[in-house]
Amino acid sequence: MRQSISLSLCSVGDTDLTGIHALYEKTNTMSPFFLIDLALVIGFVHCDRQQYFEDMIKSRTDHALNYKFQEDAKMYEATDKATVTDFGIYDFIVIGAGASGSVIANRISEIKDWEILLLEAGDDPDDFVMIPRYFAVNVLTDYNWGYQTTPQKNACLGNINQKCRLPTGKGTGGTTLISELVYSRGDPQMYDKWAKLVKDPSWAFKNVLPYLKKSENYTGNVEDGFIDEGYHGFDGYWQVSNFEKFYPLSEIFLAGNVDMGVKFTDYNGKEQIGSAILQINTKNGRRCDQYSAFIKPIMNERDNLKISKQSYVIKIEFNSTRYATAVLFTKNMKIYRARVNHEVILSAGVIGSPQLLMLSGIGPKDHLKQHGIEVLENLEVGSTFRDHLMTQVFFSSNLSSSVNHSQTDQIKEYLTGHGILTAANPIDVIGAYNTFSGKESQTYPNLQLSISQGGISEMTKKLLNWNNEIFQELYGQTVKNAFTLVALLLHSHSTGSIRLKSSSPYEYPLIDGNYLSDPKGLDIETLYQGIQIALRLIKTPAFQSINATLAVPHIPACQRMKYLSKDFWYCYIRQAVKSAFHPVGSCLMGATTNSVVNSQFKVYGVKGLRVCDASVFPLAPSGQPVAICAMMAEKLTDLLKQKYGKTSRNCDP
Ligand SMILES: Cc1cc2nc3c(=O)[nH]c(=O)nc-3n(C[C@H](O)[C@H](O)[C@H](O)COP(=O)(O)OP(=O)(O)OC[C@H]3O[C@@H](n4cnc5c(N)ncnc54)[C@H](O)[C@@H]3O)c2cc1C
Repeated sequence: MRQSISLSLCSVGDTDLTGIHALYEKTNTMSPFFLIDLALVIGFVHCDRQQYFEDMIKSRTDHALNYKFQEDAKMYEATDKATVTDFGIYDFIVIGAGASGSVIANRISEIKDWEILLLEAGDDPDDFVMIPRYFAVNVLTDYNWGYQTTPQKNACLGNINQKCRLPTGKGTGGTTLISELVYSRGDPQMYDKWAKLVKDPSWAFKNVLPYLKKSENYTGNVEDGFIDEGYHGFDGYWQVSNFEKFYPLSEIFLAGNVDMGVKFTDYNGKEQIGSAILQINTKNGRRCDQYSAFIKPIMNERDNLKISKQSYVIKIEFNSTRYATAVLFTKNMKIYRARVNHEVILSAGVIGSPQLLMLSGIGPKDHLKQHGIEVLENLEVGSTFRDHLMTQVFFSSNLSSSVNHSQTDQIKEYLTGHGILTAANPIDVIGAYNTFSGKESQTYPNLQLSISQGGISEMTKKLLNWNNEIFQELYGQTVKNAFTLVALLLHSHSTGSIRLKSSSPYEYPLIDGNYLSDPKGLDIETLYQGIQIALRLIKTPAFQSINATLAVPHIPACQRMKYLSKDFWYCYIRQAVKSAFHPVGSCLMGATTNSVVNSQFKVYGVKGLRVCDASVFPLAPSGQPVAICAMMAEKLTDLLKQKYGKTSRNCDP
């Protein structure tokens, strides 16, 4: 017994009182040995935490380099397809415990007389996932579904088979388990545009601001002047903070922007355009993902919330009046049916949600018929996929890396909640710019620029799917004190699609980003403008003080073009561009013929089914998606509480 307890606690090496509580629950007894064991275990864990983390980091990074991405969902396939076991009846069933679903499950389970079922295909995060700095290693694990796009014609040309990776999180917390933790909501005008697109003023900025604030618990020092106080929340579940330390490169980035006449701003405040200190979702130096923020604190406290993990949903069922009545899912190789009283809420993400709708008979009718799926409702599901794209440009400098010190020291600091491991990117600054040449508003950014230290590793090559040739050309060179400027296209105009590969729920769908394909070429031009801003930035006195120098060679794929000409950069972008991993819009919210849900998240043509996740965004946002997902979840749950006559902390003005 003693050995098994020690081992189980060792597995929560970053232990806290929840771990101790779990241990007691596990033993379920206050035996004479319990306290002795507990003392031994606490001592053991305390002494060995350093070693535990060192071993874990080594084994995970080794594993990541040899990791083989999953290519389908056959691991979930039931062995006996004829038998369906009843899983009970619930008031609401939430599908997917990601950035949106976790918040929804938390908020609706506040109503004690509602029974809630939350279904999630993955597992809870472990200690390694909690280390912000290793987010890229997490991508190379089974916390990622492993999706990639179909071969692209205009982008990702330097990738193996011209396929872009599209990492998507699997587990309680969803993609926030592998994200970079940037907290960014998008600017006020974006929401006003959203309200116009969906013909519903409740989406205007002044009306969604209370929901953005409701989730947030900003814990940075307000006195620092980094934020516009009135735009932030201070008592939500979800921690927002700033990285604790400025590295010289951060200072240079901010100073360079000042040199260019770009002012300092709070990009989650009144004005987004400007340079800023990043706001990140960490708590005591640990990842503050949607599981840690919204599920863990309530998990053992709400009897009315049942969370079923490793539960892969394969279909939503409807009765003859087109009402969603049940959800079919597999768990431990068996098929279950969970029935629903009120509503099913689909939050399986930009790829999972359209796939499930189509498998359930809701989608483009010809496409469904082609796969022999009975059509329940003909809707443009999966037809309006959008994404953010990014291009990296490398520079050398004479600023020696002050970020790297020994891993042992990094872990020591991490265990006290400090140091480089507590941020995904410790060069914690960002800029938002407007490169529109026309008369569009100057307060509406179309581009972000971020900076990071160092070059590219074998791990990044694997993560991004680069082919050997481009990897060797671009990154095989030795660059002195390398740093990277990354241009991120916000409002992409290219529209891609998600289509079923077959009628089997165990096949991954076909994802065609159709990147850089917009007929007017606005997307590639914006990325080109982003590179021009980066090149201007390194000419500023701030960057010249570290002798910043472009380190992009004349790559063979672009040899025909004059080096550094506009044609060269266009060619470079098509080779080296990648998804910024912010896909949205595959189940569009709106009131047009290609809309899938209305402004209250209801799927057109059926009853008792809503979709609430990044798939419903009616536009590619001017911020990162998670904060927007949390806001939508807060808005939806208020709406449900009102509809069903429950009291809520109504945020409507
Ligand atoms: C590497 C990376 C870095 C990122 N960095 C940032 C960042 O810094 N800031 C930011 O705001 N955004 C970031 N993002 C994007 C962001 O994480 C996603 O946009 C966001 O999580 C989407 O939320 P969602 O609710 O739509 O879906 P998700 O968070 O993806 O959740 C969907 C959930 O549904 C589950 N699911 C899917 N299908 C099924 C099924 N059939 N049955 C049961 N469960 C299912 C999934 O396992 C998952 O848990 C990043 C993404 C990546 C990949």
